[in-house]
Amino acid sequence: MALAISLLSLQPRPSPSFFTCHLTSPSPGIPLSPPPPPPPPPALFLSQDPKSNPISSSSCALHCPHFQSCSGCTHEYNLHHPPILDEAIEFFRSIGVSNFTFDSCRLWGWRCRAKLAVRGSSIKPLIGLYEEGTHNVVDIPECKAHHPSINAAVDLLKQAMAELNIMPYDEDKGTGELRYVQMAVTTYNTSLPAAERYRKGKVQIALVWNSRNESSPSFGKLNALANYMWIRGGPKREVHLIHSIWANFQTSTNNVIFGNRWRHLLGERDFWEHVGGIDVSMVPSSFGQANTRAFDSLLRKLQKYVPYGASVVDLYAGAGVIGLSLAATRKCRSVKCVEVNKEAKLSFEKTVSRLPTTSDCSISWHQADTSKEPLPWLMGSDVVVVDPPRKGLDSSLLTALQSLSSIKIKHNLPESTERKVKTEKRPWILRQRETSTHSDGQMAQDEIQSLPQTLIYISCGWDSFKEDCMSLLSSKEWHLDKAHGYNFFPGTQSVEVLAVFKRGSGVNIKRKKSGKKKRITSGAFGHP
Ligand SMILES: C[S@@+](CC[C@H](N)C(=O)[O-])C[C@H]1O[C@@H](n2cnc3c(N)ncnc32)[C@H](O)[C@@H]1O
Repeated sequence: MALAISLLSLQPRPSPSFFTCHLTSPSPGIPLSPPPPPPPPPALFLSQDPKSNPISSSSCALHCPHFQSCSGCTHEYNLHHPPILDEAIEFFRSIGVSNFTFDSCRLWGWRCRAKLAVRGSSIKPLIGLYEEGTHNVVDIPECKAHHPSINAAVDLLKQAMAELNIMPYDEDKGTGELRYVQMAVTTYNTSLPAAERYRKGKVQIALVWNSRNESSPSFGKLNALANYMWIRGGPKREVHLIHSIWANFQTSTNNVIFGNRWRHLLGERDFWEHVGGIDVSMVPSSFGQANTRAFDSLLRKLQKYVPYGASVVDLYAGAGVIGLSLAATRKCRSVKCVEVNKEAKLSFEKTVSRLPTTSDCSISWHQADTSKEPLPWLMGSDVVVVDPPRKGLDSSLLTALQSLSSIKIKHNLPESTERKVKTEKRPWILRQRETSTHSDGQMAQDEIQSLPQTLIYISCGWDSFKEDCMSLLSSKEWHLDKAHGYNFFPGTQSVEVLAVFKRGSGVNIKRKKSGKKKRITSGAFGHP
């Protein structure tokens, strides 16, 4: 997500409404949705040579009325081929990865999670993103990036605000009632035929209310707002648009969107999506990927790089979706998820509750800062998965990854590592292998002495990825084996990267590869 949206952490807003290149049509039943964009081009999955793609730029254009004013999208044409893609192809080629693939994913209506500022007046609310470099909110009712259910829910919210005289927040004065709204779409409804699930997605609405808590005088108005929307978009309507409504209370004058206090108001409390082969629970307070379908594609590719029975550590794990998807699909021996935001734990726990019970995997979630003493997290794992924020890896983690061999040679844990492993308080361990000696805060000795042989890096920040990648390669500790790109944010100058590094400089492997047709990097997943 390449856009500087002032001080606020609203996501950038790539493009249009709702059809992918897969020729789905708009839901006839969803009220208030924008008119359909021009017919989309045929399915487009570039998997061989991204440069040779034959789709014309006009057929993959944004066609969004907000493009000039909204800061969300930076590119109007060639949504299937972000300009940065050429640079990515060249970068990977220059470091020896010639079979880089790119999945252009769904080009319109892909955004299933949006945080929108609410400004203006009750009669004419503006609900959208900041204009670049300002705090002026641009109303984007026909955003082509949004899942159409989001646009429909925004429309309903505006009606409710006008009817009930709900005042939008005024940043200068600190007055008003509704500050932001987060809309998240679930496309997981097993009572619908699979082909209809995406377009009939339902919206979890989180209203960020300018008061301290439920006992504030304006709470009655908040309830009225929620009820208004529920009556018109809830389960009793022909088109069930709204999944649930939450309140978040925030009075701070800074630019942080959410306060710490949440309250579930209406609808189902649990919100499920299905990605990477598992049911995933998401609470409104934790990180969730905006592009559900693209994330699913990435996860399915990622799974192929993790051997059955591997021991995995998932760093920057959020609610552990990646780690848990691997636990279920790769029958991992153990999966440790490490995440700094404690809010993600609840979603993690719920997701675990729906994992297949056949899985015999030790699964744990740890609230921890990866930048502080990262080494203990790496030790004992065959595969390290990192999915950092846009700024890339914390330097301490990068250093630890660059110097694994020196630790291996010592065959001893550094004192601080040993201490940390032994004193960690109550990691959240869910399941244990019967044979494991692994218990709260202690790792089995065999795990302690093993070191990762595969590093899977998922990046949403191209510039930081390039730097981290070069640092890893220059250490000769890792070589890059495979790289894939995903169009997570069509219309922006961004590419999501899935990069697979293997231990060692890769020189010998490459030499052997050129001699034989196919070679499996032997021992790649074994312990050193
Ligand atoms: C790009 S998100 C990935 C989340 C998760 N892998 C997913 O796909 O749902 C990055 C995550 O890293 C977490 N994070 C950021 N800095 C961290 C740190 N120093 N230590 C641990 N987690 C961190 C954030 O809270 C966020 O959940």
